[in-house]
Formats: sequence, C-alpha cells, structure tokens
Amino acid sequence: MFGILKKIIDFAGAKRNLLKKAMAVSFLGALFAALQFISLMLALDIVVSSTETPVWMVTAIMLISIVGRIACAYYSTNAETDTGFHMVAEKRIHIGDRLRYIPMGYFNDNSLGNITAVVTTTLGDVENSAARCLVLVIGGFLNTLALCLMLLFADWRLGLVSMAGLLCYLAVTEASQRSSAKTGPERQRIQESLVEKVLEYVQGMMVVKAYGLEKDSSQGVFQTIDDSCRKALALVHTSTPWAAIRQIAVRIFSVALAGASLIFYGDGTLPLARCLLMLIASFLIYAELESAGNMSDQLQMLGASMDKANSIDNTPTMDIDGKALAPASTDIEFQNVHFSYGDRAILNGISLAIPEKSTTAIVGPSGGGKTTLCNLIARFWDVDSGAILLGGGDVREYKLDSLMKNISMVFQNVYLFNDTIENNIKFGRPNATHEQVVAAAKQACCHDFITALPDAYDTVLDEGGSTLSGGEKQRISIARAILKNAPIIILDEATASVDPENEAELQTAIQALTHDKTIIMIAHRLKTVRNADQILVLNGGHIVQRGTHEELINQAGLYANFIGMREEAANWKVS
Ligand SMILES: Nc1ncnc2c1ncn2[C@@H]1O[C@H](COP(=O)(O)OP(=O)(O)OP(=O)(O)O)[C@@H](O)[C@H]1O
Repeated sequence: MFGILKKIIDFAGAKRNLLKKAMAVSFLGALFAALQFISLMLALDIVVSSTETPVWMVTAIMLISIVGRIACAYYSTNAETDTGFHMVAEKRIHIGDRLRYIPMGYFNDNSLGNITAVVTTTLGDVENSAARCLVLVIGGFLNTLALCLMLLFADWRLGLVSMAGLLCYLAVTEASQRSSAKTGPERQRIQESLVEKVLEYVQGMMVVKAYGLEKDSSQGVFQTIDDSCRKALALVHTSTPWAAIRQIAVRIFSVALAGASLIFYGDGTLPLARCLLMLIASFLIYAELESAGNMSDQLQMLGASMDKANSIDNTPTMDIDGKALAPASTDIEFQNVHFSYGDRAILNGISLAIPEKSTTAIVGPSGGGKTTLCNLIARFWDVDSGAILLGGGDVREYKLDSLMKNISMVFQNVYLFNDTIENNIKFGRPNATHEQVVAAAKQACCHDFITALPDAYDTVLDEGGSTLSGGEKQRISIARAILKNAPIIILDEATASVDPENEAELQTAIQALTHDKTIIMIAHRLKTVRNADQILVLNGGHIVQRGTHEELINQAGLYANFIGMREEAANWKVS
C-alpha cells in the first residue's frame, strides 16, 4: 500500500509539496481528534472520581479539538482537490506534448481508444480521487495511531490491545492488496476496450448506415458494454471478501478492548472512569481506519491508472538526440533506406537524390510504399537502416520542430480542427496576421467560398471539417501550407475525388504553393508527372524505374503502362 501512496506523491509533480502539506495538516487533524478523548477522559474523571479539574478546561479542550479538526479538514480538502485537478492537468498536457514527438508506429500499437481512455476516463479517476484517497488513508491511519497512543497513555495494557488491532488491520489490508494486484490493470483494460468499441461504433456510423448494419454493429457495442459490466462486477466481488475480513479484524479487537477493560475493572486494576473511557473508545477507535481501508481497494485501481498514464508519458521520443539545426540546403538524399511496419518490409534499399528546388514525382501501384517514403522524410517514423539526409545532415540529428519548419505536407485526407477557418489556416504559422491569412486564402482559391459563409473567416468548423466539401477542405489545407511557406513541399496530389471545376481551382492553388520550392509529389495527374524534373516509379519497395518522362515513356515497363492508363482515363467522355 505504501508503494501506491508513494506513486501518488510522485505523480503530483509540481503539486507534490501541496500534497505533502495536506498530509501534514491531516496528521494535525488526527491530533486534534485525539484531544477529544483527553477532554472525555477528564470529564469522566470529574463525574466519576470527583477530581477537581476545572470544567472550563474540559470544555476548552473539547472546543479546541472540534475547531482544530474542522479547520484541518477544510484545508486538506481544498489542498487535495487543488492537487488532484492540477496534477492531472499537468499530466494531460505532458502526454499531449509527448505524443507530438513519438513515432507514428506508436499509434498503430496503441489504438485511438486506448489513448482516449487514458487521457479521459483513467486520468479522470485519478483527478477525482487520488489525492483524496491519499489524504484519507494517511489521515485515517494517523488518527487511529494517535488514539492508540492516547489509550497507551491512559492504560498501557489496553493501549497495547488497541495497537495490536491497528497492526492486524494493516496486515490484512496489505494481504488484500497483494491478492488483488491484478485487479487494477484488468479493470484498466476493460475500460480501454469499452472506449475503443464505442469510438469505433460512432466513427464508423456512416459505413454502418450505408450497409444497413445498424443492428449488427450496435449489438457488438452492447455486447462489449455487457462484458465490461460483468467483468467489473467480477472484480468487485473478488475484493468484497477482503472488506469483510478487515471489518471482522477490527470488530474482534474492539470487542477485545471492551472485554479487557471490564476484566481489568473487575480485578480492580482499572478505575471506573478509565473503564468507561475505554468502553467508549472501543466503539470509536477504528472508525476512521475502516473508511481508510475501504479506500485502499480504490488505491489499487488508481495505482494501475497512474501506471498506464506514466507508460504513455514515458514513451521514448524521437527528439532525444535532436538539435535545433537549420539545413544548409533543401537537397534530400535517401541512402540505402530500409523500412518495415512491424515485420512487414515496405522499402527495401531505397537510394535517391532530390536536388533543391526540383520537382520529383513518385508514381507506382497502390500499396507500393509512396506515402511511406514521403512520411519518412518528415520523420513520422524512423528508418530501420540506411539514412535520409536533409541539406547533408541526417534527419535524425534534427529536433522534430526544426525539421518540420522546413516541410509543408498536403495530404489527400485533409484534417481540419474544430476551430475557426482563420485558425485552421494559421495552424502552421500561429502569429500570422489576418491580412496574411487572407492573402494565402486568395492564392489557394478559397477566399471566395470563405467570404460567402455567414461568419467568413470566423466560421467555426466541425471536427474534421465535415461541413465543407472535399475540394474546399483541400484548398484550405493548401492555404495553410502557403502561409507556412516552408521550402520543401510534400504533396499527395488529390484528384480522384475532385470534380473538373474544383480541379482547375485546386491546380491554381497547388501552383501557388509549389512555386520555387523543393517538391516531392505523389502524382496522379499526367500533366504533373510529365513536367517533373525526375520521376520515380516505386513498386514492391524498390525503385524500379527513374528518369524524366521522355526517358521513361520509351522504355517498356510500369511507367509506360501507367501513362497508357492515364491517357485512356483522360479520354473518357460522358456520352
Ligand atoms: N501505419 C501503417 N501500419 C502498417 N502498415 C501500413 C501502414 N501504413 C501503410 N501500411 C502498409 O504499407 C504498404 C505501403 O503503404 P503506402 O500507403 O505507403 O502505399 P502507397 O504506395 O502510398 O499506396 P496508395 O497509392 O494506395 O496510397 C501498404 O501495404 C499498407 O498496407
């Protein structure tokens, strides 16, 4: 149990000292509580043994005890709430920051549901109860210890009985925690799979509707909810017997304390006033300890929650050896690059050179590794072997921020944030002025449709930008890249989903973006491919052909086939 308590203190980060203060004040509260017994002892002495202790003194001690206890409880409750919320906010920010610097492969292994569950539900539990549990458990233990010490002072024999009860309780709690050590992680897994399923259900709703599978799909989620409920109950049932054993342990010692008091009174070794005090104490002494014990099960869960959050927070980042460098040029070179997703080899010994301010088109069959090759330049993943150089320096020598300053990426699947259009465009350059945003939007051919919206640039987009058409989203993402003005542009040409009217505007936007830049383009359009300075044909993880259009078109091979298919497609007409 003390291991988990230490874990909470470590987790508190910048609020660690406040948490320690809350614990110290809670201890003070325990001493004030013990004072109540002293006043009770004095009162019984006055009533039963007619001692001459002034009544005002007894009353004053009682008042000090009550006021002191309330004040301590007030302070420690505020401090633990403050600690809980701040420490979790700090952890969430830290995790959010960390996620930016870890390889994308991490997101393959740790699904969205898993990460969402940790940052929301799991940390929500820690936020609401970790600091409170810690203060209650420590407070409960210290409170009982203080009362035992007081009883020791009143009668050492009965003090020892009460102390034995405390030790027995601690031993049972420790045993229960050991036996249910797997409970916390298991419950954690249940929560994760539940969040994962619900997210998948909501995100896949469109496909589910399109295929009329609403019933089957919702049954899957309901099944997971049902499983989660059953497993959570099973876990609670494993901890319930231990709660009963703890209760029995303290009840036995309460009865032993009362019985021993009566025996000592009977044989004349305990005065009546002390005997009455002990009888009252036997009912109250373990009350706080019992509430602390009930919390100890929750501590087990919290320990697992904190471990999970820490495991994300401690994932090694890619920036460990990075330096804030500025490349000498935007020449890019692949030197015998090998890369695989897990065990699946995707790129096998790729070597290529992309000179500054040139245009390189990458073509090839679907699944050949084109996107992967581009993503490696931006270090979404690191290569397995070989090296990728930017301006002569290995991309792994750069800090991610200083590398990404040089690169703008325009993806086929555009993601827009739940924010204003202006802020979405400013994403790559947050301190840009409104005039600069408008100028970029004009170049990207999106100014007109933005100003036609009721709130123009202040229009708040839905998450993912679902209220805009595919072409509009593309152009906003191009405006974003134009504003960032990075010297290297990686572009996944989006033409498949765009109608001819939109395509003309999209091409104007792309021309504005790529002017005078180093361009690497996954090319689908014949015109782009034709005009590229070099064309790389990627198939099965190898560059199978490379050269200019003129050089490749006359060779038999994938490129000639690709051009043939494009020409055929371009000649299609609606009859
Ligand atoms: N995150 C990932 N994890 C595991 N495998 C992946 C991942 N991304 C892509 N792959 C696999 O790697 C292979 C290459 O994918 P990639 O997207 O690079 O191909 P591509 O040539 O760009 O294809 P397309 O033209 O269809 O976009 C594919 O077989 C794909 O299934």
